[in-house]
Amino acid sequence: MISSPPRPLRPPPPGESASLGKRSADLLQTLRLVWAASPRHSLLYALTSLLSSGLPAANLYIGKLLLDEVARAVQGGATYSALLALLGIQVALGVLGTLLSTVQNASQQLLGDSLQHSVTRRILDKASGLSVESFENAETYDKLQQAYREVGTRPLGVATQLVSLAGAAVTLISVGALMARLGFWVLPLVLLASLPGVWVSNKFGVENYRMLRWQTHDARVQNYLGSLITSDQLVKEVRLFGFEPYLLRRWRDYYLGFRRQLEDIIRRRSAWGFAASLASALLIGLASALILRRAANGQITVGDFSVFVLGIAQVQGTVAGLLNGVSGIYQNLLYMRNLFDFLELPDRDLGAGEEWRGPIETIEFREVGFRYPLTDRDVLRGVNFTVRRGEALAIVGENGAGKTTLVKLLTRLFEPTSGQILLNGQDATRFSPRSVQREMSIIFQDFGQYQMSARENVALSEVSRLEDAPGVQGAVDRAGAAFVETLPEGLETPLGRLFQGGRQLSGGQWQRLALARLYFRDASVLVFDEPTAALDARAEFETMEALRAQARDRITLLISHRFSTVRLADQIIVLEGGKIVESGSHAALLAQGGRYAALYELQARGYAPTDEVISSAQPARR
Ligand SMILES: Nc1ncnc2c1ncn2[C@@H]1O[C@H](COP(=O)(O)OP(=O)(O)OP(=O)(O)O)[C@@H](O)[C@H]1O
Repeated sequence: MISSPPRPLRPPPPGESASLGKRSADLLQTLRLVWAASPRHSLLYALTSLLSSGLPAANLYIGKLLLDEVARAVQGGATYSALLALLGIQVALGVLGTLLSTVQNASQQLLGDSLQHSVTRRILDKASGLSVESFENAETYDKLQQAYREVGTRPLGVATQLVSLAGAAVTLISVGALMARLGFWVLPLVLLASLPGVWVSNKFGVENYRMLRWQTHDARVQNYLGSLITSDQLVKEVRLFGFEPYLLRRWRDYYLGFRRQLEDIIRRRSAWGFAASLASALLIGLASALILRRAANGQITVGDFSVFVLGIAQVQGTVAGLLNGVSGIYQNLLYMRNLFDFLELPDRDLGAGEEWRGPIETIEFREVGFRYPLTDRDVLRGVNFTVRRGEALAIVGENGAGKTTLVKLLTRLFEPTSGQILLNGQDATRFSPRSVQREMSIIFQDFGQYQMSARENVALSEVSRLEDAPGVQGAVDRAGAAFVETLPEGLETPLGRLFQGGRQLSGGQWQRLALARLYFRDASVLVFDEPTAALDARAEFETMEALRAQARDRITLLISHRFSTVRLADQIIVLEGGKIVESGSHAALLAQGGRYAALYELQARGYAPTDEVISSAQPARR
C-alpha cells in the first residue's frame, strides 16, 4: 500500500493569525535587523527609492506642459525655445531617473548580500547553541530548515517592500493630485478600478503562501524520498532490492497531492481574476466616457487628456504595487515570525554551572529515569550502577533497550527526568555540561564521517591541537588506522566523495578514524558505542587490546552486541525495557544462568561448527 498521502490543508499554524500589534512588532524587529546589517546601504536604498517615486508625477506634468505647448505652437502661440526648454527638463528628469535607479539597484544588491550574511550567521549561531533535544524535535527542525532555506529572500523582501510602499504613497499622492484637477470623480473611479485586481492577488498570494507553509512537512518527506534515489551511499541497497519504483511512486503521490492543491488555487484565482478584470474595465470605461464628454465640451486640454490616459496606468500600477506590497510584507512577516521563533528558542547554555576540574574518578547512576520530550513512555527506569576509574563497564541489551539513551545522559546531551547522576560523588547537574564533556570522549554508533582531511577527522575532538602532529599520529596508531599513510597526501588527504579530489574510505576505515578521534581527546571517561561493528576480526582484536590498555587509568563504558568484546569488561549490566535486569562480571553472569547467559549462549551457537544452526535459522523459501 502506498502510505502517507499529503495531508489535507490544515488550519493555520499557531501564530499565523496573530494580531496587528504582533505583526507591527515583527515589522520593527525586521527593520532593526535590516538596519543592523548595513546602515549605509539601508539609508541609500531608502533615499533613492523615495526620490524616484516623485518622478512619475513630474514626468506626467512636464509631458502635459509639452503637449499643451506643442498644441499652442501649432497655432503659432509658442516659441521653439520654450519647447526646447521643456524638452531639456524632460531629458534631465530621465537622466535623474536612471541615476537614481542605478544607485538604488547597487545599494539593494549590497544590502541584500549583507543581510543574507548577517541573518545566516544568526541562524548558524543559534543552531550551534541549541540542545541535541531541539534537533530531535521535528517542529524545531522544520523551523530551522525553513529559516535557513529562505534566508536569502525574505528579510530583504520586507525591507524593499516597505520602502516601495512609502514610494508608492508618494507617487499616488503626487499623480493623484494632478488627476484630481481633471474632475473630482476621476481619481475615485480610477482608484476604485484598481481595487478588484489587487484584492484578488492579495487574497491568493496569502493563500499560496499558506499552502506552501502547510506543505513544508510533506515537502520534506518528498525531498527525502528523492534523496534516497540520488544518494551515492544508498544506491547499492536501492538497486539490489529494486525498490526504486516504490520510492518513485511515493514521491509522485506527494507531487500529485501538491498538484491538486495548486490546481484548486489556480482555478479559483483565475475565476476571481477574470471577474476582477471585468469590473475594473467597466469602471475605467465609465471614467473615460466622462472625461471624453469634458473634452467634447472644450473643458480640458490635450495635455490634460494625456495626464488622464497615462495617469490611469500609473495609478493602477501604483495601487497594485501598494496593496501587493502590503500582502507581500504580510507574507514575508509570516516567514520572519518563523525566523524570530527559531532565533528566540531557548539556548542550552552548556557553560552554565560550576566548572568541572580534574579527572572523573567515579560515575554513579542513582535511580535514573528518562523519557524523551513529547513522548509518553519512560525509556529508562530506576537505573542504578557505579563505575570507578580503572574499570570497564559494558552495557548489553536488545535493540531499543535504552543503551544509547543511557550514554546520552552520561554525556550530558540530555538530563535525566528522574534520579541523579553523581560524578566523584557530586551531583553532575551542579557542573556545566561543557566542562564535564571535556573529560569524556566517545565514539557513537552513528559516528561522523567528515568530508575533510584525515587529520581533521582525527583532531576534531580537540581542535585546539589540530597541529599536534605526534598527538594525531599517536591516536592513529592506537586506533589501528595506519592506512592513512598510504593515502596520496597522508593525513592531509581530503576524505569522502562530496568534494573534488576526496578519497572514499571503507566503512571500517571510517570507523577506525572515529576511534582515533576518540583517542585523540585526552579524557578520563571513554565511551564506546558499538566501536567494532564495521571492523574486521584483526582490527576488532587490536581495538580491544588498545581499549584494555587505555582502560587502566580511565573509566571505560562499552556498548556492544558482540559478547567477545563485552566479556572483557569488569562489570556488565543487562538492560531490558529500560531497566537493569542483571549485573555482574562475565563469569558471574554466566554462572547465574539468566538473561545474559541466554544471550551469550545464543551468540555462541552462531559459531557452532555445523551448518545445522544456519539452516535451522532460515525461514523456508517460498
Ligand atoms: N530522540 C528520540 N525521541 C524519542 N524516542 C527515542 C529517541 N531516541 C530513542 N528513542 C527511543 O528510546 C528507546 C531506547 O533507544 P536507544 O537508542 O537508547 O536503544 P539502544 O538500546 O541503544 O538500541 P540499539 O541497540 O538498537 O542501538 C527506543 O524505544 C527508541 O525508540
